[in-house]
Amino acid sequence: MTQHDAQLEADDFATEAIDIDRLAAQGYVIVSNFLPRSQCLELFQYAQQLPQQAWQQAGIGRADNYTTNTEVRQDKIRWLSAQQPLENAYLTMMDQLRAQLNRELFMGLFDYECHLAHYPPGAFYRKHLDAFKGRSNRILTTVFYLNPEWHDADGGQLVIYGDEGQVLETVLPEAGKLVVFLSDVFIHEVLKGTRDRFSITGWYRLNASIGGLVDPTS
Ligand SMILES: O=C(O)CCC(=O)C(=O)O
Ligand SMILES: [Fe+2]
Repeated sequence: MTQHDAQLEADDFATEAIDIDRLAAQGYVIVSNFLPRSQCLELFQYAQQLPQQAWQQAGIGRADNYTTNTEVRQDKIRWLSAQQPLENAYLTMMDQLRAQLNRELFMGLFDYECHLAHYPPGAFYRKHLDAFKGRSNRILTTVFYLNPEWHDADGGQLVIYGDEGQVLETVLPEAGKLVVFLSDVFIHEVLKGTRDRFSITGWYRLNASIGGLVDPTS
């Protein structure tokens, strides 16, 4: 075993469980080491090597209101699918978290959708809510970061605001970190960054399928 492998193994033990009580009390929670280092690295390398055509320009709004407005967001996304083994591993794990949230918080979360996001240097995502009260089936947002190294000077922080516009959290997008928050409560934004920034953003949803039509996703 090389020293590098030993380091990876050692780091692999340092994962943290999500603090469900804190999530219930404050509406959001940040976990520093949600996944083992080796798994983060695998996802990071996978995202980095995806060809251009594997990504699409991210849009805003849903269904009829769907537009790609690069004044608002400039990231590129790729929806995860169960067909791809690495993507499926992430989906499976987030489904286990869904079951835990339902068990412990009685949230009645029905499913989970998520996409990889790539913010090239200079990209941002202006202040927004991920869901509007009573109008969306997105209940909980999860953001998981993949870059192994990230510093303040790199920008690209996630800023989460309180109901009076005050800054609640400024989050460095570092590998292993998971942020979970109520989708229709917390206004947030991604500041302009100077480096390629990779993450997986997802939403736990209630069942909003009507007449056999599955709710379209943005
Ligand atoms: O990447 C982040 O830090 C947040 C992304 C986000 O707000 C979104 O995709 O809705
Ligand atoms: Fe968002």
